[in-house]
Amino acid sequence: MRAIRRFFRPSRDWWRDVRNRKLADPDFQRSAANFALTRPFARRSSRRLFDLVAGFVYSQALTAAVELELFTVLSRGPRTLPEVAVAAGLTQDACERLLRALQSIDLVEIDDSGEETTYALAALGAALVANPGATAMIRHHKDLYQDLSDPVALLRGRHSETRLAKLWPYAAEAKGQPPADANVAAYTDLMAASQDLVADEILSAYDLSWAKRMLDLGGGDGRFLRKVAAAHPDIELHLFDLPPVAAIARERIGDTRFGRRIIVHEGDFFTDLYPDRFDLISLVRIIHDHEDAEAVRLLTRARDALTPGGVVVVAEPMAGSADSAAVADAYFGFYLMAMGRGRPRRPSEIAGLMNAAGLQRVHRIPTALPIATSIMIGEIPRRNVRFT
Ligand SMILES: CC(C)=CCC/C(C)=C/CC/C(C)=C/C=C/C(C)=C/C=C/C=C(C)/C=C/C=C(C)/C=C/C=C(C)/C=C/CC(C)(C)O
Ligand SMILES: C[S@@+](CC[C@H](N)C(=O)[O-])C[C@H]1O[C@@H](n2cnc3c(N)ncnc32)[C@H](O)[C@@H]1O
Repeated sequence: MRAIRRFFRPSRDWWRDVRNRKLADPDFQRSAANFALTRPFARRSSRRLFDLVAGFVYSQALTAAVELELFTVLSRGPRTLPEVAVAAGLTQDACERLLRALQSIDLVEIDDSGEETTYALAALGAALVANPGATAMIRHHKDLYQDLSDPVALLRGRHSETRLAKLWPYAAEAKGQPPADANVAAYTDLMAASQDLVADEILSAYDLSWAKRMLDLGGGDGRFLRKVAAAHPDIELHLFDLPPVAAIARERIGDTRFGRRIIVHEGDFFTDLYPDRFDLISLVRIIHDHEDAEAVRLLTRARDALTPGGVVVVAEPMAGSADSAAVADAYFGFYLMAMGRGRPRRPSEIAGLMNAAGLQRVHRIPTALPIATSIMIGEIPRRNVRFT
């Protein structure tokens, strides 16, 4: 009976098996490339596979362009080859090689319709210019790629000496307090540079105007809270971070018009008392730094610091959609492995942690750019109200 059912409705495994045997056959690949109906599929798959093979080289062309500030030069308008070469300090030959590489990956446009060939930003190049955070990350990737030069060694657990473990001392130390010689300003600057996209996404996806007192746990230099302050003049704002980071936050916030509105507290969010109770507590790019048990501990402490009816917001890149899977599972999965602690999670996994921490009505808030962040919300009931 099973065999008959399988004959009429083959299982997924059966289909996959047939497909994979075909695709792994060089003769089939050749004939698929030559046959008009299957050619588009063959071209697309071979291009996609080539991109996976060559991705590092594309990244290096991008890195060269960022380091030579080519995008800044071209953002002022189209330029000729000699002009770009002089600005970049390259020979014309080397500069043309780079510009052609950048054209092939949609960062630069080459216009040879006039008397002299000119070079301008293409669509992705223009989007990059508007994203200083992405540029900071490209520069930082020198360290990441160095650490990833032996990915198998990392997967086997040899990540104590990585550059990222040095950059993120709280991850390597696993006890919150960074060593005295740690350069916390370096990671705080990096986070601040990539914070705008995340903050804008949170503010446009989730209306927090109802809140009266908000605490941002692990709030870095306060860039997120400054944006909240600008958008919501009536919320009382508190930031909590490790002492050296809190010192940077105090200095940077103090220099702005929000000096009096954002109160900075220092301490270890795993062990120290939180300054008060709040109706909104945010954890932005925090949970993915921690293993499950620590994450539940932190979320439980956040829940305990809520006033009745209060809300915990978790915002960070999460897997779980076609757009965000590679960002979360491939990029952050390997990034955090090099850092030495933490893991990216799907929204359902974050929901599991939030539920384990006693938060209720846990749900996802859709965001426009999951590449920047996804958002999960959990609440505690108002007094005398039970959520079902
Ligand atoms: C062009 C035509 C004809 C049509 C197009 C139509 C159209 C709608 C165009 C859209 C144009 C547009 C609005 C483009 C927008 C582009 C954007 C917003 C691009 C954004 C790119 C952002 C990037 C690449 C961000 C990269 C961020 C990285 C790599 C962040 C890394 C963060 C890390 C490592 C954090 C670490 C924290 C830790 C340690 C894990 O806790
Ligand atoms: C990945 S950064 C995120 C910063 C900021 N929320 C953002 O999205 O840009 C993590 C932050 O958590 C802070 N942090 C890490 N461990 C901590 C601890 N045990 N107590 C307090 N803050 C901590 C770090 O100093 C850092 O500012």
